[in-house]
Amino acid sequence: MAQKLDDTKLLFRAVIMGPPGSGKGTISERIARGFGLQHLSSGDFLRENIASNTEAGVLAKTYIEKGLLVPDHVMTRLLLPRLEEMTCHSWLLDGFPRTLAQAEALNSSCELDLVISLNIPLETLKERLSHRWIHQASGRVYNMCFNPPRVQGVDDITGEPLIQQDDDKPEALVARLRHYKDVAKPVIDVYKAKGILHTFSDTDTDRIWPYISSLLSAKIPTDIADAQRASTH
Ligand SMILES: Nc1ncnc2c1ncn2[C@H]1C[C@H](O)[C@@H](COP(=O)(O)OP(=O)(O)OP(=O)(O)O)O1
Ligand SMILES: Nc1nc2c(ncn2[C@@H]2O[C@H](COP(=O)(O)OP(=O)(O)O)[C@@H](O)[C@H]2O)c(=O)[nH]1
Repeated sequence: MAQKLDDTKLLFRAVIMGPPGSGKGTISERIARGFGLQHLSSGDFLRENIASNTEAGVLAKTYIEKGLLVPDHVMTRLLLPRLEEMTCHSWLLDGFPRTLAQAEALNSSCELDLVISLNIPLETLKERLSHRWIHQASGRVYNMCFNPPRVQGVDDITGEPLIQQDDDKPEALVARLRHYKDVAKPVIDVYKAKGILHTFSDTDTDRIWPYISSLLSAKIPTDIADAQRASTH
């Protein structure tokens, strides 16, 4: 159940998991908009730290440039203080935890209410990522079929060019997915054992979304959603 902070404030904490291309970012945005949860993306947070040259950002960059995961102790040192600042907010974490060590660290700092796991067929992931274009500085994501930019090849907000990441190419994707499965399995098992895991399988985000939306409507008391929406607008 949602954690009670004081007599008036209830908080809701959720995690979204899934392989690259499964729609975590897309669904997180809809949840943030629809339910007022603060969307915290580990990838966006790393990019912000890299852009502002923080000590952790400089260190993280050396791993990301090689296509590696950032070590657990660097991730937890970055993310957990950020979560501790959010004591009055309901949030949705996207991209963290990725490993069992990260899940254990998160577990010792807060209690989660819900974990959403996206289980999307490999062929769908390959197809989506081959059409994924991003605005590198902000991490804004487009898909040339599903949510194309207003002007082909440029970011809607800044007008800067979009790029396609090397590791979104099909050859790199198979290895990434294998790695995701190996690392995520024990994390998923932990949340399953806690009884907070909800798995969604389909080829289309628009078909999954109504189920996620009704789950959240049932789990998030209306007063939390209203209060969070009011504080984020
Ligand atoms: N929890 C984490 N642990 C370790 N490294 C991380 C974590 N989150 C992000 N990173 C690193 C490795 C990623 O390649 C990089 C960018 O993350 P992210 O934006 O989530 O993109 P991604 O390409 O790995 O995944 P996705 O396609 O699922 O969004 O940052
Ligand atoms: N064709 C199609 N593309 C989708 C769908 N859902 C998300 N996408 C796109 O697929 C890509 C991966 O989605 P994203 O939310 O970035 O997934 P993440 O890597 O898990 O965060 C992006 O380009 C999205 O715009 C869908 O249902 N159909």
